[in-house]
Amino acid sequence: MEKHIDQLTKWLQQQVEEANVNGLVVGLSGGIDSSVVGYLIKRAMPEHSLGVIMPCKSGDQDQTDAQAVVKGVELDHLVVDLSTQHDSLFGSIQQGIEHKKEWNDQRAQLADANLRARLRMSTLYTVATNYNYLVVGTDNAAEWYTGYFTKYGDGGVDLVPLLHYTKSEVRELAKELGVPNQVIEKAPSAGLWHGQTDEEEMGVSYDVIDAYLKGDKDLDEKDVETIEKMHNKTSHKRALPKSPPDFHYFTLE
Ligand SMILES: Nc1ncnc2c1ncn2[C@@H]1O[C@H](COP(=O)(O)OP(=O)(O)OC[C@H]2O[C@@H]([n+]3cccc(C(=O)O)c3)[C@H](O)[C@@H]2O)[C@@H](O)[C@H]1O
Ligand SMILES: Nc1ncnc2c1ncn2[C@@H]1O[C@H](COP(=O)(O)OP(=O)(O)OP(=O)(O)O)[C@@H](O)[C@H]1O
Ligand SMILES: [Mg+2]
Repeated sequence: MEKHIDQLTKWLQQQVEEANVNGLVVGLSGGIDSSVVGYLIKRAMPEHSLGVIMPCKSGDQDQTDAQAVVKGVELDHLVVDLSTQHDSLFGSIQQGIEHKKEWNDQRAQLADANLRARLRMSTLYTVATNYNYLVVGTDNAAEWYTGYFTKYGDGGVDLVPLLHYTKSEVRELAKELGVPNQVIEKAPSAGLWHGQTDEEEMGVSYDVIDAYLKGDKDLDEKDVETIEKMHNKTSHKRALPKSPPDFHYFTLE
């Protein structure tokens, strides 16, 4: 893993140079993916790297873990609490829709969760503009393939260094980098609602997704179906927005 850490560090430095910016910023959740990215950006840009901790009605443990990361790697950091802003914005949106009697209770939890991810994205870009930094994403190969991220939320970033690493490889990177054990050992969670875990929501474990990505042919048929269904349903998240053909020259039948 030392080679991968070296290469990732060089690659991040190259991106900063090519983009002609001053440094790199990441949102730190206290989870393993963002912690690994935090350690990597500190290596790449020791004097110009920043972690932003953004609680949004989050559990205390997440902040404790994120603080352990910034302390462990001596990463410059900010804390921006989004709880009040989320309550206020979500409340106004809900009120507007309820007024039209079109509020969908069954979709509310997902809408609430995705707004948290998009408020974090807006915060990171505001910070990035201030410092002239790039926003570094944390998606790994399993999340990217299954589309397990919020479009233009945690998926709205400039760089995705962990794109080719499975969740178990991210764990190896974390150990090599010295990420605190409490972070490595906890269950992956988007933390978007109380008690949420990635594996429970997806209905398939990261070990199985990793095995699928590595080409394992002996997987349970149902798991393969779940993974492929998620992949197909989320192809739009991995592409640019669709545009029509140029109707100056084309006509639809
Ligand atoms: N075919 C299509 N072509 C173009 N656009 C399409 C589309 N189908 C939906 N869409 C659009 O995409 C939207 C749905 O996508 P999106 O808004 O992303 O929402 P969605 O995929 O429904 O939800 C995000 C999922 O990612 C999970 N997540 C989020 C954030 C962080 C993490 C984590 O691991 O930490 C996990 C979250 O728990 C949830 O399961 C629709 O509202 C629609 O606007
Ligand atoms: N409370 C938070 N503060 C700052 N950033 C956050 C917070 N919650 C989520 N994020 C951002 O959203 C990203 C997506 O979350 P995700 O849960 O996939 O990653 P993780 O928490 O780092 O790792 P894990 O998947 O193991 O929980 C995080 O990596 C982080 O950049
Ligand atoms: Mg998480």
